[in-house]
Amino acid sequence: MSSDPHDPAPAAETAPGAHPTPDADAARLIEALADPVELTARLCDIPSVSGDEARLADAVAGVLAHISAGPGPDLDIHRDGDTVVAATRLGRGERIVIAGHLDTVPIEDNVPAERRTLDGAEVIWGRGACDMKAGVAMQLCTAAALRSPERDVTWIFYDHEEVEAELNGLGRVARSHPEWLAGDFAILGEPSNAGIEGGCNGTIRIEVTTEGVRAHSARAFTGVNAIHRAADILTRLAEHTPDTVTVDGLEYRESLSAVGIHGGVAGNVIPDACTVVVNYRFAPDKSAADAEAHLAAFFAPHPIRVTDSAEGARPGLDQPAARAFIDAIGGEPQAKLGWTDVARFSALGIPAVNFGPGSPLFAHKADEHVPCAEVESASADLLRFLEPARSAPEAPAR
Ligand SMILES: N[C@@H](CCC[C@H](NC(=O)CCC(=O)O)C(=O)O)C(=O)O
Repeated sequence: MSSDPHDPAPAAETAPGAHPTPDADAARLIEALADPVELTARLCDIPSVSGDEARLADAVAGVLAHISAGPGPDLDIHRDGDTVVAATRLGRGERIVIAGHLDTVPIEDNVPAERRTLDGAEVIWGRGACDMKAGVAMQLCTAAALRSPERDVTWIFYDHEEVEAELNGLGRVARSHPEWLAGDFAILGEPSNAGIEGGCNGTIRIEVTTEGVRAHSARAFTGVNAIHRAADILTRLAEHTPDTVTVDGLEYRESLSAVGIHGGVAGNVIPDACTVVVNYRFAPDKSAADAEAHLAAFFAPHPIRVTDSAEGARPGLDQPAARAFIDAIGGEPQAKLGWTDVARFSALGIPAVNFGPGSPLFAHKADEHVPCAEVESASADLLRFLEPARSAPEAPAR
């Protein structure tokens, strides 16, 4: 295999209908290591909905082995499930951890990726484009371009970020190999318009349940309809205006939404139970326990049951490591409204920020896309931060 990202091995041919081998996937990615935009599209073309990341993790592990064998620093590469970690061992005084998740929310007829022009700007359109295959492309292209970084770097690519907190690959690694996450500062390549988003909102998912009495629907007056009772829950949600909370100078907009509802026994039975699934995104001035107490009061007297929760993170932008990154990248930091693993690093005592191409406003949407210019600028900025003496490889003409 060639050791130069600019002179990669040719991608292997795959028979129509057959699954490409890990080597063929890796070779297609290696071909694009000097072009983060093309690499974003190729990463999107390897589907990786949460729980199904193995094929992409295999390919990324192959790419990292290729990079390690090249002209840049050697990488210590480790794997735990579908999380791949690659670390330089240059003996520098500081270590930067740069992490991105491999999984996406479910596909909505938006894979394979397409190049489109939107309002005059070139974009990569497809599931995962902004959340966060463009961030993963930024990581891999920067890893390939590094020669002698000023700080040691740990690259992390992990599984199961978009689902219940207990499945999160980074959480698993924090339990099984905490030493892999060690560092002085962490950057999460989540979409942030190629600028910095500080901290993150917390998230809690609950079930709010109403009860009734089953009956024949031809004699509904003999029962109590639990679905009708749920109207009270839905009305409270529809009429609620969520708060915007300023934390350490950044504005965290909260959300309180029904994200599911189930109930019903049969087409001729009055239902005796109805469950509304509610997701509350709470500002990082609150703990998950505060959020639960808030919801219990909001929905009383209906009982609530917590099914999943993850604490938010305060921005922590006054920490020296974060300050140095903000100075290098420029721009005015914003608040991260989604939940990200910045919270996990903050809980581990490692200051962390979100920095990646793409607008979070398109994350999880059917029209998910990422502007090509942001993929290029974020990759160039990250390389400049890690190795000021180097500039990004010139983007190929498109
Ligand atoms: N355990 C959490 C995980 C949800 C993570 C997800 N994160 C993002 O979408 C980050 C992108 C962004 O907002 O910029 C989320 O916030 O839903 C859960 O299940 O809720």
